[in-house]
Amino acid sequence: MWFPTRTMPSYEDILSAYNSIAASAYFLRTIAYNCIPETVKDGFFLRLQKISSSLSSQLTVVIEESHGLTVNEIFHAADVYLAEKLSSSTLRVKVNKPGKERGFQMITDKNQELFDLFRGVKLKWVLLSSSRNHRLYQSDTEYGILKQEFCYFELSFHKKNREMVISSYLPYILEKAKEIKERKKTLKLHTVDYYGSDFWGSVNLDRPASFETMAMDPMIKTALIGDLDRFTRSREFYRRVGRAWKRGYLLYGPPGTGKSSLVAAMANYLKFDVYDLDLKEIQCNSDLRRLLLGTGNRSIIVIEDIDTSLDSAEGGKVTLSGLLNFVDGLWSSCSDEKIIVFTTNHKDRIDPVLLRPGRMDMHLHMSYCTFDGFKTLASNYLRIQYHQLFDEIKGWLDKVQATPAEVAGELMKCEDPDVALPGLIRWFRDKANTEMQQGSLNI
Ligand SMILES: Nc1ncnc2c1ncn2[C@@H]1O[C@H](COP(=O)(O)OP(=O)(O)OP(=O)(O)O)[C@@H](O)[C@H]1O
Repeated sequence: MWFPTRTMPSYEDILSAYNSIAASAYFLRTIAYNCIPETVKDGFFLRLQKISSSLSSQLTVVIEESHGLTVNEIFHAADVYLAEKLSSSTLRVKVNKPGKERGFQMITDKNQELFDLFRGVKLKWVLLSSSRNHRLYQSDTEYGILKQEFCYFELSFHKKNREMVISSYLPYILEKAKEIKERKKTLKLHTVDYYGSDFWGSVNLDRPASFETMAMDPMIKTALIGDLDRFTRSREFYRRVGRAWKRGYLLYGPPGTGKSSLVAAMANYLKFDVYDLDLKEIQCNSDLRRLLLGTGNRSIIVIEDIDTSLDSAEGGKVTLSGLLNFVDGLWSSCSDEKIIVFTTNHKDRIDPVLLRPGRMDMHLHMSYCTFDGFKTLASNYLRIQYHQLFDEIKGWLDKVQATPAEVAGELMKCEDPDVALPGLIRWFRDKANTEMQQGSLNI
């Protein structure tokens, strides 16, 4: 189409026309605000808003930080979700370093527009804040004003997508935020400060073991991972059959075979916190109850050396029946997604009550180092899958009982396989000699 140059408005003309319309609208609005009597003002502006929103194709959803005293879950989920959406084109971001966390957190700053695309629909997010004044009464007539800031998100999109946003996009954000939090979660190890607060305190579980680094029977490892997967997926099942959503594992084997490491690997896999309970330090069953009730959901409670830490005589100390009654009873009914692990070096010394079918869901034997276990350790510590000395080491492992902790200790002495592996063979030879002298080994 052709326009005569004289009739086509220039960019500057359009801009100046827009500016004068906007200025006039603002001017008229201000005059209206000042001239309209208070009694009709609210109704007038409400109507004005209705007219302007009926002309607009956009819908804006306001998501406040909290609703009364309750936290607004979708606000916090959006905060987490949008932090992942910050792109290189975002002009302002906020950086946080929570005391106990390792890394920095990048979060959305106020007044920044962020765009998201969901099922082909464009959605615009802006974080805003506002303040409210609260009257703080000192007496009937005197009061002070407390100014309180609160944040909210404005989510804007085309009106026709309203249903989709409410029924699909917001639930998607809740789900995604949960996933992100799980991924970023720093695992915590909780222990009781028995000589101070007498309650749980926590430290970060830095570099916890993982199933990949565990030197253990591959079949046991696979069975355990499968069991954990089934457990975490079974919320509905436990609800339907009316059973507490908890699982119990008994880990047994000689010292240094990786029982504690396995607990850390389970926690790492599930992203559960660990609560380490030392029954020897607990004075009575009611203390035990208080501590168990203080553990969070999605956690693993470990009670190590169960054979030595329980007072079988009912002398006021923690008793096995006290422990089991509580674990199976009240505690079960008021907590969700908990794992309880008992460890022992001597399964034969455990009270048979604990071994009764249905009590501990899985009994896992942690054995001396096998050749498969050795290969895992060699891969972890020396980054090798094969070496010419492997066959000789296999022969020693068949003859001498060595724990994974002992083998790992030797491999850690040098990063060079040509030094570390002969060192391990010397260690086997020494151990075999000592055991032969003591009469416990016949070669
Ligand atoms: N099966 C294993 N796989 C990998 N590393 C292991 C294994 N067992 C032991 N280790 C190494 O040895 C160290 C000590 O092992 P760990 O404390 O887990 O053994 P434990 O069986 O719990 O011993 P204890 O019965 O004395 O508490 C671990 O930090 C880990 O480095």
